[in-house]
Amino acid sequence: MAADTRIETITRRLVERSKPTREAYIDRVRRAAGQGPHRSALACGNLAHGFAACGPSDKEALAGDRLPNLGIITAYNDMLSAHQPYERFPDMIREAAREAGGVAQVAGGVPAMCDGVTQGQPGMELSLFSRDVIAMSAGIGLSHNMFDAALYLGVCDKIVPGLMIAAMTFGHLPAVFVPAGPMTTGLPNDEKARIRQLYAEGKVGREELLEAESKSYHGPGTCTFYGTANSNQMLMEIMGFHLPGASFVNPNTPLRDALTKEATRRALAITALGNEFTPAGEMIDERSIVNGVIGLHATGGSTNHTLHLVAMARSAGIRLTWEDISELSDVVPLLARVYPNGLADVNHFHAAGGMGYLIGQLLSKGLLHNDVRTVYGQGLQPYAIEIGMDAAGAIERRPALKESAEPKILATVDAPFQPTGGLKMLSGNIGNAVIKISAVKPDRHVIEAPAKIFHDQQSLIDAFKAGELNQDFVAVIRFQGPKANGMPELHKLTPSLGVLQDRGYRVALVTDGRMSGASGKVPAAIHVTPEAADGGPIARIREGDIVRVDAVAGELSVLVEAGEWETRETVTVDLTENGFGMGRELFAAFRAVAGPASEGASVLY
Ligand SMILES: O=C(O)[C@H](O)[C@@H](O)[C@H](O)[C@H](O)COP(=O)(O)O
Ligand code: SF4
Repeated sequence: MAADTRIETITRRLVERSKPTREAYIDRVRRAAGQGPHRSALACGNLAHGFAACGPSDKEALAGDRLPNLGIITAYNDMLSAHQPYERFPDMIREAAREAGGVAQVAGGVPAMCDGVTQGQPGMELSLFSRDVIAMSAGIGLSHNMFDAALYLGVCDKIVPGLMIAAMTFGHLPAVFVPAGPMTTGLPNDEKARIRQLYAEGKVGREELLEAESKSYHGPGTCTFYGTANSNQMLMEIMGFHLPGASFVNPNTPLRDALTKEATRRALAITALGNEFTPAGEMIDERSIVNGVIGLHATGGSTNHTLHLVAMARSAGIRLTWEDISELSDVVPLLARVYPNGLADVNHFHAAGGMGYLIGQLLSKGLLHNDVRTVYGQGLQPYAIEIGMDAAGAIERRPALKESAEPKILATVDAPFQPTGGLKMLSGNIGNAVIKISAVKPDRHVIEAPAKIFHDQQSLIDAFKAGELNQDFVAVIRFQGPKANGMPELHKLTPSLGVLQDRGYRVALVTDGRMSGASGKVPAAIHVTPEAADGGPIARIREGDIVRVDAVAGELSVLVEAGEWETRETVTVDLTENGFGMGRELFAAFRAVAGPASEGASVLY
């Protein structure tokens, strides 16, 4: 079935807009791929260094250019529960490669920050920039040019976007993303959030809070809320970088290990040495990117992808905009209720039918492009499956359920939870911003209230604790953009703003910073562009101005007479404080050149 005409129109517009950069990109990819197996381009000395530490059989294989060699880019570390399982993946991959007649080498590691560990801490000011550092670091590994395909091991927030930017930069190589899977279900996310609000009100102590947090985040695997990390898994599957059904299988299970070995074999099968050559830069095109945006809307995915998907697309010469994302939101229904957009977690989502059910539902109404290339072959229909293992322990893919196994978690396209998606663009005299409404109750979709100005999130939390915020207000947290301090997530605001909202006050947030993908119930106009540090109008707002956040009309405005507004002074602040400490001194160049949020807040483009 062809895609819905509204989706086709947006895709065609994206193709037209991208033509100059996309054609130049494809030309580069084809030239690089045309140079044949890459080891043959190396001198003997280069090659000898490249396999010096290998065993005899791998050495023999790598000395020629007949047998495919996989470059593993791994984001393993013990800091992210989601990445800790990767410790054992390289050995598993090397063995599976040898069994399949190929070779695999760790081409390099990349850094990975856990946004949960740095949330509310100085380290969070390095978080967004770490995405581009990850892309650069992966490029360093792949630049050894010993490889016929790449396997990318990464899950969390900035890591998958950084790895995808690398995969597009090395678009002449096939790329398979290898997930590790979610941790098993612990304390429900809404119960964790309730204890946090009690702590914010001083009703429970640190001991009770730590006990709740530890029961929620309790083992290896990705945190189970639907934040940026799990939005990444959804994107990698719906864009065809994962094998069908791979996203949400728990780590350290027979099925997870079987999927990792299958990904290894699949990567070996799609190199230029075989008959299914699938260079990543041609596999991903405008239709794949639009499918990713559709998946984001249908699942209530992370607001961070209004930055990352724009940067990821740009790395393939595709010029995605917030207007595209916002217009697709009007076409795509919300089909999943996973925390913070509901009470379920990703394990419940997977058990209810997961990605296969979601893709099948969307395809059935032409709400996805089916005519796409994936690491699994041609078309997205093969992803409408339910995954398991047969009696012999082999992976088994059965047709996806036609009905949701849990209608409170997964709806049908004929009876969605909301007729439109979760991410909208706002515009007005404060600038452009994005808002996620899938987790906001309808009576909060329009907030008009006096501004209360803060220049960091702790000041708001302190004002809350001092009882100064018991009123309707719009919190304006500014100088939080990429050029100011690296555009941190301000997720620590959620408990205080959540308590005030629960007390019945009409509150909203406006910031040039970010929120976590796990944020949700308080209306927040985020990623305001231009940012305050760039002289954006957000720096003209004064205490008490009436600010309107209107997710229905797509408006973000301050209700000040136009003449006065235009002549207002722009506030400036001394930002030297965030120039040092916890490594921030290493990123001055990034703050100086970072692009606007609407173009991905990247230092690369
Ligand atoms: O965008 C995201 O999904 C968040 O960055 C997430 O990865 C982060 O870890 C949250 O901070 C975790 O939530 P808590 O801070 O509520 O534990
Ligand atoms: S989901 Fe967030 S908190 Fe959990 S491991 Fe990943 S980065 Fe850390």
